Amino acid sequence: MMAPSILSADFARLADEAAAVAGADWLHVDVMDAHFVPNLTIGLPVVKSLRKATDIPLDCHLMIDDPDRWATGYAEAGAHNVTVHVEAAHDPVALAKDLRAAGAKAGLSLKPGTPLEPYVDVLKHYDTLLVMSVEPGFGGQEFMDEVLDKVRTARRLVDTGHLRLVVEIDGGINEDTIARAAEAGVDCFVAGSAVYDAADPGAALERLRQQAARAR
Ligand SMILES: O=C(CO)[C@H](O)[C@H](O)COP(=O)(O)O
Repeated sequence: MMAPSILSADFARLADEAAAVAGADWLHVDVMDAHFVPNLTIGLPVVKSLRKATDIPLDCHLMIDDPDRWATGYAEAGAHNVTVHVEAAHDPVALAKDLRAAGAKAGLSLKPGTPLEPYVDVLKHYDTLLVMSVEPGFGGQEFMDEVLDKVRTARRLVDTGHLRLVVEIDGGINEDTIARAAEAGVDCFVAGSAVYDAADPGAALERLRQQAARAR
């Protein structure tokens, strides 16, 4: 699965930028609050408008403090998938239940330095695990290979039936790195600059998809 990140798109032309990646499985929407991460992007009003502007399922990645308070609003706004950070959530199990009750899939994200093992029981309540392969906050950063061990662990837990979730990776995914992530067991690839900095974002997305498929 491919989830182009609109963080690298032209925010003044979001409907057109979504149309340019019409073959995407999910459209990844980075919500940043300038507290949990040192950057400020978009919030609920833009997600509501985007929902009307595209049929691609919205994959909202909340890089915000206090997601327990804000996340269900994104589900109610029509996001397909709402991902919160385990480092920010106060009660991630209750939050997953709230997100599902509000009609969304629940996603849990781990920063590069956050281990997976302490959260295996929590992840039983989630539909997606988003492994960050850069420090969250900005597009265009270098891929951190060291997170691939975490991906391999997640893949093993899914393949042995201990977890039932989509393994997603975010940060530094491009034509040099996607094969390594695919080999480690990623199901869904977020790519921002590698898609939207290309002359033809739709073609770039499909090239990445093919590279991932060849590597699996
Ligand atoms: O969550 C993010 C940053 O925090 C972005 O989704 C991610 O960095 C995508 O950008 P790129 O593919 O250019 O690394």
